[in-house]
Amino acid sequence: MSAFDNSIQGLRETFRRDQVWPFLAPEQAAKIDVSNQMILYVEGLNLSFDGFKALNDLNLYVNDGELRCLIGANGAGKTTLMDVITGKSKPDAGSVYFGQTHNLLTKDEADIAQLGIGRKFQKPTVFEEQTVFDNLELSLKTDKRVLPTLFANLSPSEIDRIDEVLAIIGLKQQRFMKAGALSHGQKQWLEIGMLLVSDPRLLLIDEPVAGMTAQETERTAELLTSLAGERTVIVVEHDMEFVRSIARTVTVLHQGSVLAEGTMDQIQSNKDVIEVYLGEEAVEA
Ligand SMILES: Nc1ncnc2c1ncn2[C@@H]1O[C@H](COP(=O)(O)OP(=O)(O)OP(=O)(O)O)[C@@H](O)[C@H]1O
Repeated sequence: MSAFDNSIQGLRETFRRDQVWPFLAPEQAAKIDVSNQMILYVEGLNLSFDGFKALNDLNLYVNDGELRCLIGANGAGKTTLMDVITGKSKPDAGSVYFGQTHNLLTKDEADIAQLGIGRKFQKPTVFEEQTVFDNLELSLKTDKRVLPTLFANLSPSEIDRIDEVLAIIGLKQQRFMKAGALSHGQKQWLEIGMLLVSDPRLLLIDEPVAGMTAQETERTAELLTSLAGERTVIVVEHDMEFVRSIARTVTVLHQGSVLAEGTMDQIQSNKDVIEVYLGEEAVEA
């Protein structure tokens, strides 16, 4: 073969239509080793702010596919714990593993998100001027595991994924509506959908039903319950009725440590929990 033929062959090889450049190829979803049925291991976590122990030798284990509720009085350390899991804060001591092999304390926020941990803050932060569909599309395109082609058209599989998510969050009919026109509850569901497009393994959700109507709260309970199983969901919530409606296991934090863990019935009859958190409310219930 001549040098010319060689270079033509080389060019053909280079521009083959099925060629996928490594830097454009979607990154493989990270392998999370849950062979022990556990997805999150938090051990001996300590974090002090100016000598004040926000996390105090905290241990927490969450099973793969679980829907776990985290409760505790203001200042108990719930947000700080979420901050550590998602890489926003680094603890003074302790360890946090995602599956058996991923040490989250060695990773930054972007790496942790890419591993499949999604976080939803209390207030919805959707793009109000964009449609529901566009909000989901934008999330999909800022997911580093998907082709980084912000200006390219969506592929059929990406459109399918968005349709799937629209069905899960119950906003199929609102797909072309501006997000700003949605109700508060619908905005919260859209934001959950924005996490779901990148198919996370663990979702951390902060006070999802604050400010929702009774009907929206009920729908949110159904949504979160349906998300567990395939994914693991940790919900921080103060609304005890809501917690009772969704939780199988409840963890109570107090002064940066786990005070109690169990079913809602066990928690509501636990003397320590009644004393420091539930108070009169539980006794009356
Ligand atoms: N960056 C910080 N600097 C100083 N103190 C902090 C900081 N972050 C949290 N704290 C303190 O740590 C404690 C735990 O706070 P955290 O926000 O984790 O509690 P929480 O359980 O999430 O409470 P809430 O239900 O009110 O959100 C609080 O006393 C808080 O004031």
